[in-house]
Amino acid sequence: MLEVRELSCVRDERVLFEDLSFTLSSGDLVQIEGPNGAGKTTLLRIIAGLGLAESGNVLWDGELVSKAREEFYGNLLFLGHSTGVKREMTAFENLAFYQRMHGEADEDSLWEALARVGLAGREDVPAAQLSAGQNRRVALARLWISQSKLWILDEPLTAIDKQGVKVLENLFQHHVNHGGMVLFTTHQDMFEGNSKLRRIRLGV
Ligand SMILES: Nc1ncnc2c1ncn2[C@@H]1O[C@H](COP(=O)(O)OP(=O)(O)OP(=O)(O)O)[C@@H](O)[C@H]1O
Repeated sequence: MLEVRELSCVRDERVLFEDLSFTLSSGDLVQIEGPNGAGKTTLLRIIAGLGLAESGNVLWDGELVSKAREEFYGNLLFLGHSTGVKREMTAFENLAFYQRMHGEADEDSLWEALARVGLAGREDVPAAQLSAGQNRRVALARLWISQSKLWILDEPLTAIDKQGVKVLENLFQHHVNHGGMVLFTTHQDMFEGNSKLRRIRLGV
């Protein structure tokens, strides 16, 4: 379980959020929403340990994340604005590189993941020669091979077309149905009318 406890954050002398508390348990699908500059990215980065809050804590299974780093990072897939896709490497090499760092090598799963994100036939193209949306798809392919329970995804739909959004909705749903948790931001419509989605609004 992820527990955000009384987090407060100030940037540029502006309070982005104060005493913010919420939890994510297995099966939870949570969207952080709010206007540009509300603090969504800042919040996700703090939770992932990439930024500092003025006060408050983030806990994983009851332990401070700062003290349970191995358990937390072993269960976390974080995808931010900057995806870490290497331009000089092909789509396949990028995903293989990610897999080598995070788990057992399994080539078949890489081909399958790239096909799932619509990159079949483009696997051997260097990322530099792929479109913005295809580059984002290379990064998103990680979700198909991920063994992490908690997905924290900042604007995963950037540059993704309507068909891709549907595919991701199904994937998120599948992940939470199998005990995972997804915490994400998006400015696009996603999970419209889906009662499973919980929204937390910043900047109100
Ligand atoms: N490192 C930083 N130093 C100073 N100010 C920062 C820093 N990072 C973010 N900010 C400020 O914090 C505010 C929130 O930024 P953030 O990127 O979290 O917003 P957001 O809700 O994700 O916005 P968007 O919808 O545009 O992506 C902005 O006003 C931004 O200028």
